[in-house]
Amino acid sequence: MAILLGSIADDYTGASDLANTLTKNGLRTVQTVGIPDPSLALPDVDSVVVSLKIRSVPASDAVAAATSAERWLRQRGAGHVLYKICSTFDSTDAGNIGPVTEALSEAAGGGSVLVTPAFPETGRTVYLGHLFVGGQPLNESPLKDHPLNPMHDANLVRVLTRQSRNAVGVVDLTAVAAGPGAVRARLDDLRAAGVTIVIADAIFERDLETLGEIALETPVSTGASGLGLGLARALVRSGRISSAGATTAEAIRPVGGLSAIVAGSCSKATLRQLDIAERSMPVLRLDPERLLAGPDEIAAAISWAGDRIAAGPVVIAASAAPETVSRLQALHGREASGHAIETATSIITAELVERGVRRLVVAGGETSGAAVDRLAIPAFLIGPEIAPGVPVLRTVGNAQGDMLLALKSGNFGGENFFAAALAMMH
Ligand SMILES: Nc1ncnc2c1ncn2[C@@H]1O[C@H](COP(=O)(O)OP(=O)(O)O)[C@@H](O)[C@H]1O
Ligand SMILES: O=C(O)[C@@H](O)C(=O)COP(=O)(O)O
Repeated sequence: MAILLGSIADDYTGASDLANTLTKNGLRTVQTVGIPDPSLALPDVDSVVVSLKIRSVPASDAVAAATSAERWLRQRGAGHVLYKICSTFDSTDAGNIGPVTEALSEAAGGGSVLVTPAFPETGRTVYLGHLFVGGQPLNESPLKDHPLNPMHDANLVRVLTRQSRNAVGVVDLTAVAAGPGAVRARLDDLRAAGVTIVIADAIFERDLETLGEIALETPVSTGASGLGLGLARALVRSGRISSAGATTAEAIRPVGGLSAIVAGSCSKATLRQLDIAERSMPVLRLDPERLLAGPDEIAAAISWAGDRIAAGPVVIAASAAPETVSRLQALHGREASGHAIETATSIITAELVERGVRRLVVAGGETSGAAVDRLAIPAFLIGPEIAPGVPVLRTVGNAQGDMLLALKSGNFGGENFFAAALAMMH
């Protein structure tokens, strides 16, 4: 299997978001969980998205995992590697966007690296190096209250400079709107001045098409699904995709079994989706204090689900509003409480699968990563889109048999997302 595009995603929901975008734009794509075991039979595809859980780990661990994945992708023919980051630039001053971008670039021999989290379909735009989320500057958006990485600066040049060894520049919208020639010229000027890591403005998909074309001339880029769209469309335009395009029908053959939703995202969108789900499904709100105190809350949740799940989908959520999250973090620490809750929700998820759940929705990136790791799912085929950034996934090589999943980024999906997802999974 020789691939044209390799991607490394810094979390699993982000990987499925990117795989969805690549599929929708004509690339046959498979999502692997880490570097797959050589014995895993993968389908013949144009692109592979390797999912890693490296967004909120020490930078040195993120660099080691990403550079191994890069080597694996290059060995399979990838001429370009996209490092998929969050469209909200979810990171800290310690990384990991800067360190991983620099390491991947060095591994590929250096040169200019375009960086853009723009994803217009979900309201993420970049102008003069500043990120806007749904029309609000990043630091005024709900991301200012993210439980793990609260984002307090919309100026991505500053944000990336703080986490990089090298200087960071901008290709502004004037150059991007003028087309590939103008972007190329701007990158040449910056490179002559010693600047190779470059934040790129993008507001419309046509901007990302221009950036995708230029990125393909380089070995590495860093961005969200919008840059994936640009790369996929540029590859299709180049005539290098020999297949008739990507299809998603195979991925949603029915799997039967029971269905459940597990939520650990505390984003505004997920909190609203849980409120709406309460009108049509049993919803258990976990007590985070009790979750941290010991295994009783987990056992109680499994017993609660066991009494109800045969009758229809159940929802189990750790999610809480920012004030409640802050209180818990003040008592137990930010990382410790996040990690403990992820572990708890992943155990609950595995117990539900043990009891026959085969159709599963998980809300939250870190939450999804912990759950998929505990289930030891090796890879996914990409099914149809439920909402922008969220496809139905079908497991490949799963020990429990075929399952359908939706890994929802906390911020994505309309208010009826949970019912809409399950309506597409049979
Ligand atoms: N009630 C809570 N209090 C504190 N942290 C929580 C609570 N519920 C969930 N968390 C943690 O918040 C984090 C949410 O991150 P994530 O799952 O990536 O969601 P998102 O996709 O919205 O970023 C996880 O580490 C999760 O364990
Ligand atoms: O790019 C995006 O916004 C998503 O693909 C993504 O990475 C979201 O991360 P989580 O909200 O942590 O799931």
